Amino acid sequence: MKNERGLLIVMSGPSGVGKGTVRKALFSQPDINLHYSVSVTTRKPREGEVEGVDYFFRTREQFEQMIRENKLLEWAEYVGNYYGTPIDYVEKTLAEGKDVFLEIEVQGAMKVRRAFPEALFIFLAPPSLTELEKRIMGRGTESKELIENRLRAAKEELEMMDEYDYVVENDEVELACERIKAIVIAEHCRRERVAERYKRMLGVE
Ligand SMILES: Nc1nc2c(ncn2[C@@H]2O[C@H](COP(=O)(O)OP(=O)(O)O)[C@@H](O)[C@H]2O)c(=O)[nH]1
Ligand SMILES: Nc1ncnc2c1ncn2[C@@H]1O[C@H](COP(=O)(O)OP(=O)(O)O)[C@@H](O)[C@H]1O
Repeated sequence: MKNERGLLIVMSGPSGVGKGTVRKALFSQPDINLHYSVSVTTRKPREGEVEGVDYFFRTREQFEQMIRENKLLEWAEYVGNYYGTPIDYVEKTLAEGKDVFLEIEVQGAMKVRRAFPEALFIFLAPPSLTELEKRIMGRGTESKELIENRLRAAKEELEMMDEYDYVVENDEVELACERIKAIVIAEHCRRERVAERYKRMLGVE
């Protein structure tokens, strides 16, 4: 029998590894059937970021109220700002049998694992630390101090990759997308237990 609920996919990785780039490339593909959960943050919007598309941008007071009202599946503080996953969207979309994709940092991912042990956890890794530094600086969206804080956080995050089901290297964006798609397809095959369905049809247990 097909699983009725959708699959929850969680992707993490250090700042600057290319999570946003890979996620956007993945979602721009026509055959993709994933639903992105837009997070809430107290971080200021970067140039070009759109409310409700990239994030829901909120004040600290508004965010703290969402925590109190249990509106977040998980939340974490990352380099001085709050980030959290609205619970309603995730619950509703999974209940409709659709796959949900979260792009969140590692502390939040570990909280999701406690709430949804059946979720699929993917860690996006850089080809090297030098390349990671190059990418984070090349993006040019943060001051020198913020870049240093993010690099420090990145090293801590890299230590968590063993906690994930899969580590995907982001050497080339297209390749990283293909790997993620392959993992999701394989996970569906595993969960749908096609072999068990055939055994039932054939009357063998
Ligand atoms: N725990 C948690 N982390 C989040 C959420 N949304 C985004 N993040 C993570 O917060 C970190 C900082 O995000 P952001 O400021 O957009 O910077 P960037 O990912 O380095 O471009 C990243 O690791 C995101 O994956 C969320 O809802 N919950
Ligand atoms: N595979 C890749 N090869 C080279 N540069 C990349 C690759 N993936 C992402 N980048 C670049 O690295 C920088 C950080 O990417 P971004 O998606 O903002 O990372 P994150 O969301 O993980 O912080 C951007 O300038 C992006 O264009």
